[in-house]
Amino acid sequence: MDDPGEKTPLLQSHKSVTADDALHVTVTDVDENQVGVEHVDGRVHSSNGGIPTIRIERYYSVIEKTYPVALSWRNVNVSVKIPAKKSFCGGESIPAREKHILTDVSGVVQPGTLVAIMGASGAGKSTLLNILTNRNIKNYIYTGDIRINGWHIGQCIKGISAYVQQDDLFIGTLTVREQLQFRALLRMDKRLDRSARLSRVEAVITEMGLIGCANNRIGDAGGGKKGISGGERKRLSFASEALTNPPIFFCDEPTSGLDTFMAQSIVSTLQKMASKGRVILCTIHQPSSELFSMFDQILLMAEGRTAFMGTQQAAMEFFQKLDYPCPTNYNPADHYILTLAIVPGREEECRENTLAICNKFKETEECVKITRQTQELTETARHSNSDPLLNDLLAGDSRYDSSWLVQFRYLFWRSWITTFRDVILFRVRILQTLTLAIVLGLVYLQTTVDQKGIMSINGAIFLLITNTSFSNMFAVVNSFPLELAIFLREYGTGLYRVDSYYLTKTLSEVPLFVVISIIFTTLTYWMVGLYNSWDAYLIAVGILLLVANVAISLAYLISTICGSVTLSLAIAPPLLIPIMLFGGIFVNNGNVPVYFVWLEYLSWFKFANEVLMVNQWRNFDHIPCPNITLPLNMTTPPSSASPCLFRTGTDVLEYTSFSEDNIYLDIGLLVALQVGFRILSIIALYVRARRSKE
Ligand SMILES: Nc1ncnc2c1ncn2[C@@H]1O[C@H](COP(=O)(O)OP(=O)(O)OP(=O)(O)O)[C@@H](O)[C@H]1O
Repeated sequence: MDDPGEKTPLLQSHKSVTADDALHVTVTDVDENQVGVEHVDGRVHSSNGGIPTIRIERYYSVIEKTYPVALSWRNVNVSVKIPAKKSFCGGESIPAREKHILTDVSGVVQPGTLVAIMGASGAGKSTLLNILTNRNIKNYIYTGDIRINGWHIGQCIKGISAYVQQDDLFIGTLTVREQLQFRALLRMDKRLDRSARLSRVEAVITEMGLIGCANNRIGDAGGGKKGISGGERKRLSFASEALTNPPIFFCDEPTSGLDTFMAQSIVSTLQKMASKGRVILCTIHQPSSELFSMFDQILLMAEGRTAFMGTQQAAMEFFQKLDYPCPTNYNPADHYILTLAIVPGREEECRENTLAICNKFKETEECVKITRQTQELTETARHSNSDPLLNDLLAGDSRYDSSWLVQFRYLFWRSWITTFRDVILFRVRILQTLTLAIVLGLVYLQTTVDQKGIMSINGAIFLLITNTSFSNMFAVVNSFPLELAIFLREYGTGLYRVDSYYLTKTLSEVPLFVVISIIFTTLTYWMVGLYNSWDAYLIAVGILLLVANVAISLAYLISTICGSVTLSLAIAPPLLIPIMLFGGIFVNNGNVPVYFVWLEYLSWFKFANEVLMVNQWRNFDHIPCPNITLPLNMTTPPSSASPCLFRTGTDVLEYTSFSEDNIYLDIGLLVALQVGFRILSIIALYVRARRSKE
């Protein structure tokens, strides 16, 4: 065992379980290149003298050796079209133009190399990373030749590389272990069975230094319990990608926002990964001298060009020769960035200097080496018919696609946890429902069915519909757009399909919205004193469940189209108000202007209101009228003096233009609206997902 930390990762965790015991384990020799799990018998000598035999799973290093690949790019040019800007208030109009972002950028990275991409802000680092990873490129016009081992593989680079982005997106309610298990079960090589995948997760946890927080929630757990730290989040991002053992890693600012110690631990993990044959490219801002020295090569960019690419020693000599020597005790990284920066006020001069440095680099041995190595790789590829190991890697991409059922199973598990583990949100929603129901119930408490009470009862029915619609709609609008970003990233990495995600998300939420709707309807219904019959009550519950579902479906549609909470919150109310307006309480359905009749067909408020009103009033054969004291000479009151507008429930329905004949149509339209909004929202999700992949 040359590296005990790497070869026996789980022993420590077993030890902590049996703190009082001595642990004796027999370990056989392991081939580091193999992937898999080996079971080794070990013995725990318990303090009471018994010798229980345990089985210890023995893991191979997760930082496995990988098939070595060399990445090369030649003459990469990128530009974007900037649309014309019309002037307002007499200013100057700017015509449409093409902006050059990268100019003739070339480079090569051999297997086992950790490269830092550096440059001032706007130098083109992220654009280069996007082009190399073939991601987020839909706005670019680009040319250039990007190859793996001399082969042009185009989009397939996504299948053999990992892109660890600057912002780590995780479902905060999961623990670190659960997050990795979820990815392992969906993303890892199909040929590995469940136990091998879970074992691999344990190995990754240990090797990425996540053992201390493996069972902690990623996000804040409430009650003052903080989520994992920034460094742990970053390591979790690497761990999530390391599960599939890709030979190329692209990292966008992996150390930003971390303290020196955390940043060093991240880069040393990257060093370790590179030492096993990987190509690792990181954009990095202001590394400390120690951090900077950990990189094998640096790629300096300025004004969209390559200012230097090579070893640190060669960089020192290059800048020295150009009369830009790095002062003693000065951080070389800072020196290079400052030398290549465009200083405000001296833009022209700085641009000239930078261009001169970039041109000088073309004459160096380093630049010649890049061209030579790129040509050699291309030549080798040209002379061989194919690259069997690269083919295997690329073929492996399809192996990672798990079946629809597997996706459904684990997505459902995750959605379920997400919905029910957020105890605070869960409690708040229940409390909110109880409070609203009680307030509403107290306002309309046991309303008497008489001429005055009719208006109150109708109002209470409409408020039942309004509250059910608003509360369910805004619960989704406030949360779904936040999860959308995670969905888009995971979908982009091929973790699962749109339909499996949407279905599991919808199904896992059903119990919560059903419970909340039932609590609200039950309390309000009986407190207000609506029609006293179990049948009528059950119909009310059923209709309000339908209303909740329609509102949720529309909320999914709005959230998916808008993509952010802010925009969704801005769009939802103006959409909801007209739909509510035609619900039959603010405008009598007999008086809707012709040009707005179509809006009635979108108003679930109207359909639900009609059913609930019929449910309430159809069985009232007699509504009491107030006693009228007649003058002595009169035996019956004149019709104009009668304060008795409604003598039966049917009168109420007629007055509000609702009819019992329509209730099946209303229920059908409620179902149709729900299905329609669901179909539209899944189409919107498909479109968004496909666009984000371009
Ligand atoms: N889609 C785009 N449309 C217009 N300009 C763009 C686009 N993408 C990048 N640019 C411009 O190209 C230049 C390089 O951008 P890039 O994001 O690659 O720089 P960077 O070196 O990564 O900067 P930073 O370190 O600040 O992230 C910048 O001036 C940027 O404004």
